[in-house]
Amino acid sequence: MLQVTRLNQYYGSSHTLRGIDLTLAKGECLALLGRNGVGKTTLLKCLMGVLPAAGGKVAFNGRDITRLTPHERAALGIAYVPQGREIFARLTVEENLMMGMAVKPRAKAILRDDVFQLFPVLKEMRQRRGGDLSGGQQQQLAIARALLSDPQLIILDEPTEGIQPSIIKDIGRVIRMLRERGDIAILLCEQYFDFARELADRFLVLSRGEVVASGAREDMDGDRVRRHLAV
Ligand SMILES: Nc1ncnc2c1ncn2[C@@H]1O[C@H](COP(=O)(O)OP(=O)(O)OP(=O)(O)O)[C@@H](O)[C@H]1O
Repeated sequence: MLQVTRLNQYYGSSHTLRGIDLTLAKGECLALLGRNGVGKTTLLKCLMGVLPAAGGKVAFNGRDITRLTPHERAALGIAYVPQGREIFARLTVEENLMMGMAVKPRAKAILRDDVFQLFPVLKEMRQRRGGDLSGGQQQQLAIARALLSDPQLIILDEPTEGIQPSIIKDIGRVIRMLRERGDIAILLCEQYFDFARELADRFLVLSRGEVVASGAREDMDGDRVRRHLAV
């Protein structure tokens, strides 16, 4: 579904992504791991088109999307939940969710009910303003909004960051359910190793803009991986 080939990116003279290769198949969850500042968010932004790639190729369902805008990528079925969530603080929960539906207006009611089932708290709070929600509730809202675009690929940037344990469990449950559904690919960028290990089919570790380790979930515990994650 997603194929990234020799992706390169720079901030000024700093070479942030160095020839990244990755693939992700339908129904698969890939964990993207690595210490702070190794280039994880930059990679996700390049995949969504928020940042242009300086070199290399991003293909989605066999189509070269390297030069497409974020909006065009969203219309093709890629959803992105950025770090820090970026929900609309002044809009209600319901209005925030409608923004997700704007990508595929025909998806509508069924999807919305699905999402309320996944995140019952959002149904309870649908008239509240996004800015009045707790961090964990905002994270749930951001994921729900992304799901309402009916994506084939969902990209999650550190969904557990700064979130209390009970909500982390809820978010994990939703990601597991999406994975078990088998019709969506999940790219999960995480610092919280145990959370990623529980959910991912495969992993990939970045260090200084390069892929330094990758493999199946069973290999995640090895020293080879831990060495690149320890602070
Ligand atoms: N807009 C920017 N301009 C210049 N340098 C940047 C910019 N954004 C990030 N960087 C630098 O690029 C490198 C990679 O940053 P990036 O945010 O992709 O890392 P990360 O692995 O996602 O880290 P974190 O987990 O802290 O978000 C870091 O050294 C960072 O300081």
